[in-house]
Amino acid sequence: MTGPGIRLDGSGTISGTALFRHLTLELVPGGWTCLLGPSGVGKSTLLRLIAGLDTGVTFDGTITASDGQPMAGRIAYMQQSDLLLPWLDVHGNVMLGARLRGDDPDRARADRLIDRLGLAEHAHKRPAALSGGQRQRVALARTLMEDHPIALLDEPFSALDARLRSEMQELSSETLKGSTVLIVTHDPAEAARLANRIYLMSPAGLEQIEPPSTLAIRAVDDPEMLRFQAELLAMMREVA
Ligand SMILES: Nc1ncnc2c1ncn2[C@@H]1O[C@H](COP(=O)(O)OP(=O)(O)OP(=O)(O)O)[C@@H](O)[C@H]1O
Repeated sequence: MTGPGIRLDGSGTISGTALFRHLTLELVPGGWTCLLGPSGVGKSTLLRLIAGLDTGVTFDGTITASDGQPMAGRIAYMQQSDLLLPWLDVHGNVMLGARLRGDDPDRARADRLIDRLGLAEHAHKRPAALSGGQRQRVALARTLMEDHPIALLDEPFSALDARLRSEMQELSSETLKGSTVLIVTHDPAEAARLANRIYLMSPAGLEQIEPPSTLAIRAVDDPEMLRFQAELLAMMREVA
């Protein structure tokens, strides 16, 4: 199953002041769209608008899925802070979505994910006993558990070291195959590896940037990808 294309078209104001003027963001159906830009420009706000969550922003516009179906109930959302429940262990947090919906959680899938995210030996620990990177991987596992056609990921790998980050990118790409993914990242190397489409957000709006021509997910030593990430960093420095 391929996730739908998603189109956000409109402008946003906070207390009467423009956060972003009219812009159009189009997510690749069944692919990865990366959103980069300076801190505070409004990236998380766009993600939360698509997720249908509170933002503090008055949005004037439309958000639509290409299949014409409502998005509610079809989105897995991972926000910047991990939002783990402190009284549940890793296992309980990973299965939280099903529990909240009153469904029977798929324990075997949770075990597989916990194992593949390198958390098996921590499965019975509570969040207070985990490092920042471990907590982020629990939040990632909880998001990947959802198996929805749309995934919105707000800096999902930011607390991970380089080795883990590259492995989690690969695992996420594999697990979310066919889903429509929007990822907010500050890392040009991450966008260069994962993106089917790239937007650079600045106070002037959204600029679409052509990703490398090689197929995502790109190898960590893909020469075109490596060249591209340097170019993207230069563009990010220019808009900051
Ligand atoms: N609930 C809110 N009420 C009022 N202002 C808000 C609210 N949420 C965010 N903002 C403001 O909106 C602007 C955009 O915030 P947002 O979190 O979308 O930025 P961002 O590009 O994701 O930043 P970062 O890269 O630092 O996470 C910021 O100036 C922020 O202070």
